[in-house]
Amino acid sequence: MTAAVEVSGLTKRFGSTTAVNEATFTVEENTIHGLLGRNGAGKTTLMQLITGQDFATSGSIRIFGEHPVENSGVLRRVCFIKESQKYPDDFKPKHVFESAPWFFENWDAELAARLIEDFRLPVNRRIKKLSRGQTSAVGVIVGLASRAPLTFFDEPYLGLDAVARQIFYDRLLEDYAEHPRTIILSTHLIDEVSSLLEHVIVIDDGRIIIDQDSDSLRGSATTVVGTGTAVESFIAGHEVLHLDRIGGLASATIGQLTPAERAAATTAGLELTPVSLQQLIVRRTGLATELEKSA
Ligand SMILES: Nc1ncnc2c1ncn2[C@@H]1O[C@H](COP(=O)(O)OP(=O)(O)OP(=O)(O)O)[C@@H](O)[C@H]1O
Repeated sequence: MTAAVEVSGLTKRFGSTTAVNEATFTVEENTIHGLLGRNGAGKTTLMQLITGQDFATSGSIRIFGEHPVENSGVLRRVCFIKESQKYPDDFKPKHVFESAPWFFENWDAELAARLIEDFRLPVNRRIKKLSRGQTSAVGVIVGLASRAPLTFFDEPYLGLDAVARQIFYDRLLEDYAEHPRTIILSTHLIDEVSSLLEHVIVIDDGRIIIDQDSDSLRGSATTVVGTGTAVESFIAGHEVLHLDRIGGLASATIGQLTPAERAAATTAGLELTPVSLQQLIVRRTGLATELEKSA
């Protein structure tokens, strides 16, 4: 099977800033990937490079096995939805949806019509006059109804309210189940989307620090809570991602535990709780930053 995206040693420098630093990863076809990371980590730059909108300083990119830059055959299969999308001044949403089939051969007008209703989008109002959430809805509708084999959503829902975001997640999953394709979603709302994501790529300061399927990532850390002495003796020798002490109590987020270690923790009177994807990523990216500082 050809991978949807293959990136190797990809680097992008802007003057003295290295926005993407030797990134290497593969995105298998027909998966939903989360591209996560802190502000300025390099997510947008990475997506711009992959979609051929910017040139890499070094490294290689293949989309469906081909080089994307100025390759219309490949780029026709790609849809990139970004928050800062610019439209011509007098454009209304209906103009966007009318022209979409020229760019996307799988465009589904019925799905677009349903989403317009779901999002209560005024299609005859100029995009310039739309609210922030309504403008985001235009992009989300294009991204879903395009049914492009490779779809990128870069923070697609800034301004969408909680109801509209839930509609986006529900429609995305429904449509993906019927029309599998490869979706790469960049977001800061990690817990909100975590149930959608099959695979997670975390970028920190331009480097890929996690590239793992979501289930194994979720199982890769646990929080241990108990008395300070019991926690400290239990975590000795473990990878400690985070440690908090409050009075005589302590809470530690540590790496994966074996069943025997879990049993020992319970015997020692410690409470074990799973770590959410968001907590885990906050801990790991925080840790990467700390390590960098101390290097
Ligand atoms: N055109 C540019 N010129 C100079 N520096 C840039 C340029 N584009 C991005 N950068 C820098 O590259 C780094 C990565 O930026 P990027 O926009 O890719 O981050 P991001 O992960 O998408 O951030 P956010 O979550 O805040 O949107 C940042 O330090 C940014 O300031």
